Amino acid sequence: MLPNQMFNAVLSSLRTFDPLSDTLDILIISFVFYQLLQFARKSRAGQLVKGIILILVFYGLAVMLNLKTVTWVLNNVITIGFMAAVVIFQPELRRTLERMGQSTMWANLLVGNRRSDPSLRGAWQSAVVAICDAAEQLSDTRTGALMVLERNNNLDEIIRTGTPMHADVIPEMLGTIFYEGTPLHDGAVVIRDGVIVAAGCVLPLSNNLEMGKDMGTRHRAGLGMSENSDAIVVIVSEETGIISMAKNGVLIRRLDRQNLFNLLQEEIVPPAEDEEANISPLQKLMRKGGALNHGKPE
Ligand SMILES: Nc1ncnc2c1ncn2[C@@H]1O[C@H](COP(=O)(O)OP(=O)(O)OP(=O)(O)O)[C@@H](O)[C@H]1O
Repeated sequence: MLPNQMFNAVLSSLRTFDPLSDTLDILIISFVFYQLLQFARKSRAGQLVKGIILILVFYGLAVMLNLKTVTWVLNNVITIGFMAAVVIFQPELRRTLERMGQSTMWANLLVGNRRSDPSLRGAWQSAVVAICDAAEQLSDTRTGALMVLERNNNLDEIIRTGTPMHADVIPEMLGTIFYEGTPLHDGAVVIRDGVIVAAGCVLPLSNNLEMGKDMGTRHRAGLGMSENSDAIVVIVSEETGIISMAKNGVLIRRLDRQNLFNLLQEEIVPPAEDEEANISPLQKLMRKGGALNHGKPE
């Protein structure tokens, strides 16, 4: 296509631009692409995406240069490759779809992000201090522990596998729960809005083959939980006393109290009162619409 033809094509699409439907069209496609990129970044698909882009570039070149056999081969590679990718990435795709189906994701879009709710700041601040104190003490005494800190994804399914409770997060409470011999020491504690809501919970195990042999099922469960939700998981190893944190399927190991505190402060504690940070994208859009309407002459 010649430059002036391209220019004319752009100009004619701009002339037929419908502000409402075309803006919605662009927003939906941007959202889908953003989700796909996030999926590629967080999963093993990162390298695959680079490969796909390379094949598409070759394909484009082959079409432009009218290379019939290369185009035919690449056509088949793309079709078979698409089916192979669906099979290879079936666990990741299933998890992504499951997460999309979780009601909290849509609730966040409509009513705002619980993670940045300033009314929970105080509760989470003291909970984080207690979690760090407890992790240090449990590490010193080589007591295994698994603590799941709920964020936006609702963990009711996980909570149902354990014993429901309603207890303040204090080091003594966590120390008692994980003390070997107590009925609740097996499994994970779930902390929601800075409160312990369940103990003895069963978490999904990670299939990650790259996990070190020195890590037992406790770490596999913690990592699995972080792969299946946006929760933050704090793990204390019974064998070595090492404190770790799992987030988005990544395990950060050998944390001391201060490192853990800094990470949790950043990940869990909502920012100080800031109305803008707490409103949903839809609410922001509606506010903008309202502001525009106010600006219009009657
Ligand atoms: N699916 C799971 N969900 C929740 N907790 C689990 C799960 N699987 C194992 N655990 C916890 O892990 C404990 C056993 O883990 P395991 O003996 O493999 O770890 P370990 O040898 O203590 O090593 P480490 O603590 O270093 O991972 C169990 O007692 C239980 O508390």
